[in-house]
Amino acid sequence: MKLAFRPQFRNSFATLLRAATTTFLVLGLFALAVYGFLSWRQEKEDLQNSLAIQASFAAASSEHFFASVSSGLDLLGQLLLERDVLQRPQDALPLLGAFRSRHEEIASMAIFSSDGQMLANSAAAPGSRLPDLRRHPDFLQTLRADMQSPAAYVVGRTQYGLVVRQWRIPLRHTVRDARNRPLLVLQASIPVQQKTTLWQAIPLLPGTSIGLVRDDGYHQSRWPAPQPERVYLTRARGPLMQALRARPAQRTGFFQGRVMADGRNRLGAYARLPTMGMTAYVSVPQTLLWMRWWEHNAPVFAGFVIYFAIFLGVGKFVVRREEDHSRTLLAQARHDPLTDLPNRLAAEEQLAHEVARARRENSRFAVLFLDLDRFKDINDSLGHAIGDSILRQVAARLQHNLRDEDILARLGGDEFLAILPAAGAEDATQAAQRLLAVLDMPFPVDERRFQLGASIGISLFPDDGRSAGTLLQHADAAMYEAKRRGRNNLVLFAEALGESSRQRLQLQQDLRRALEQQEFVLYYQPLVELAGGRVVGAEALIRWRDPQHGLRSPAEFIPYAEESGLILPIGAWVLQAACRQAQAWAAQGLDLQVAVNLSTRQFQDPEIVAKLRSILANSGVDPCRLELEITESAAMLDPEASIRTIGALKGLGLQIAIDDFGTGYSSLNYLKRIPADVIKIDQSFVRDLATDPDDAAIVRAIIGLAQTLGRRCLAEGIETAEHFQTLQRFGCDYGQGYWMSRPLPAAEFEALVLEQPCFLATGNLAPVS
Ligand SMILES: Nc1nc2c(ncn2[C@@H]2O[C@H](COP(=O)(O)O[C@H]3[C@@H](O)[C@H](n4cnc5c(=O)[nH]c(N)nc54)O[C@@H]3COP(=O)(O)O)[C@@H](O)[C@H]2O)c(=O)[nH]1
Repeated sequence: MKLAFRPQFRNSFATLLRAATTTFLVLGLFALAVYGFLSWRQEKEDLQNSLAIQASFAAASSEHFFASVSSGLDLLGQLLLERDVLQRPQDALPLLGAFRSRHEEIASMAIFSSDGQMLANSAAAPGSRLPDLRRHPDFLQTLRADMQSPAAYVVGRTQYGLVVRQWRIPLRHTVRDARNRPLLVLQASIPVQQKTTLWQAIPLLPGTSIGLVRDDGYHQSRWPAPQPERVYLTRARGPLMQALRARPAQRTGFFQGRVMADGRNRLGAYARLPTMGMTAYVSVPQTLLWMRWWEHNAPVFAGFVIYFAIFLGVGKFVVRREEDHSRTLLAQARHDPLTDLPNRLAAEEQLAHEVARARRENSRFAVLFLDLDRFKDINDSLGHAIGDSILRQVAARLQHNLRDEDILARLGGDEFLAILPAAGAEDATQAAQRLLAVLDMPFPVDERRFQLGASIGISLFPDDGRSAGTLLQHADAAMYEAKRRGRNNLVLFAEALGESSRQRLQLQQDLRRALEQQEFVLYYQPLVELAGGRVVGAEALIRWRDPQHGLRSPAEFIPYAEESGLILPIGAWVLQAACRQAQAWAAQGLDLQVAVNLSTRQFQDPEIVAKLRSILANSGVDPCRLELEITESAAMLDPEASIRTIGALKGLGLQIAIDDFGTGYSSLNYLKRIPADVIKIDQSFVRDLATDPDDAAIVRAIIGLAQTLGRRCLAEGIETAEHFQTLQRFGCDYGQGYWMSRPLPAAEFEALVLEQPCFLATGNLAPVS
């Protein structure tokens, strides 16, 4: 048989560990993110600093470069004038060539007349025609502007040189006459397409772009410049220009953004050359920043990942081991090692699971509560080894005769539970009959064979209950009914117990209402001193004034009150009412003791001593006027605990009587130690006192025992004068019974006591009052 056992598994340690790991992971990731952010900022700062240094260096080296190229132009101009190059331009060429040879960064040297005509160019082939740049208004405009400048030299806009046939910076020097009028212009053309021209000594990072930009937005130089037309003929409008315009007074600074020249996101720094109206800048692609950041931090991240992987691995390992361990413990806690079946705990869980499933699927199922007949006798008399062997065989037979989907469990002792999914009354009855048949067959153990049989109670979902607890309870109740009907029986809860259970539930509801509506009342039955025939006290006996059924006897409802737990509030009410009454009689001068029955549950209530202390205090009664009757069977349930509780109750000043004495199984050893004051002989021994010598002997023995132990003795159920006389003769101290009086309402009892009757059996065997 397959067992569909699926316990709800929750391991708090594993959950805690998982939560700790997750927290650690989250905190770790957070710390890593913070570290990443800070290290990124630091990396950017470092890179910007290095770019700033490079930009300042580029600015200084540019200034130095132009100054060095321009030095000597003044002298060259004077020499050219002396040679009258305006008239004989070809005489200029040797001087221009000599000057150029001293400056290898200069591609050509040219001379222009003050109206813009090119007179000579060192780069032009001898005899070739020189271009007439006067037709280029752009050229003329800049040339004229340069001639107006008072500076020793002017760096013009970078243009394409028609003679040198490359992009070049024109560095111009104007030669003037004595009245400062321009005579001619010397122009050195400096090519810009090589890094070495301006930035030779600057070590650059990969992807760097370095340049000089004029204040008017045109590039003077840029390296690299893959599309020079785009670089030199259009004004720059990118992040550098925005930064320069935003902070015009700032000599150095940074910029960041998309650069038009190559369309990349760049990070850069700049440094102005204020005297030249230019700015040197250096920029690198932003990806370089990422790369450098990653290069510097990859070991940290790798270390973190490895560390975390190890941590997670260890955590997972510990959690799994813990879960395995818990699962084993859980399985053991739900397993019956003797039969290898699920135990009660597992059965209850499975039943709850089955209820949930049936509700969800709107289906039905049956619960079979099975109890072996005669197993206890065999187990107790022949030993546990035989009992164990029989239980194992029972489990095997039951399993063998159930379907795969059925669930079988051992609840404990000789009780088993079967859950039959999807089974109705008929299926369940057939299955139960089959099980009864196989359990009726003898069980062989060693050389012997044992005949047992079983009783099965069946409850059905949803007809007999919609919760696991109710179904189990009802199957159990049906099983008891089956047992009551005799061996090898099965009973369906609905058939046998439905009505009585409904009545029981109704009674419990009515009792609750009775308590709320104060429908209970106390009757008092006199307790009589047998030697003198005087009333010395009363036993308080509860009655229920039921509006529907009239006065109801406690025998009808006390067992149900016990069963439902209502006996605790009902018992408390009885104690309060009896104490109030005892105090009222004492106040009237009536010297009476009131005895109250304490139910088993009340006696076992851990709060009983405290509750009584409070009731006594509230009523103001002298504790010695209250006697508690505790049945012998209740006292003997846990004798050691009873000795302690009775001792504590006596400590409050109360009197204690052992009720129904003779009907339980008192150990004389315990009886000796229980500090009771009175022993009440059960009325079953008194009833046939006159006719049954055995009962008479028992009564005598109990009276003798009480006297030996120094206890007083009270006989209940005195219905005749013979009873009275015999008990008097036996030396019994007190008596109670219909012959003296039935239980009476308080007022009638009081009237009786005030009459001061003397219950002594006379010659005609009637009580005398
Ligand atoms: N826990 C509590 N139990 C209580 C309380 N009140 C009563 N009871 C118990 O209910 C049982 C039935 O009680 P009741 O019907 O009141 O019967 C008592 C007497 O009326 C009856 N008795 C007394 N004399 C005679 C007699 O001569 N013949 C005869 N056939 N019956 C007689 O005996 C009952 C008292 O018994 P006991 O308590 O053992 O002294 C009964 O068990 C009560 O204990 C309550 O408040 N709480």
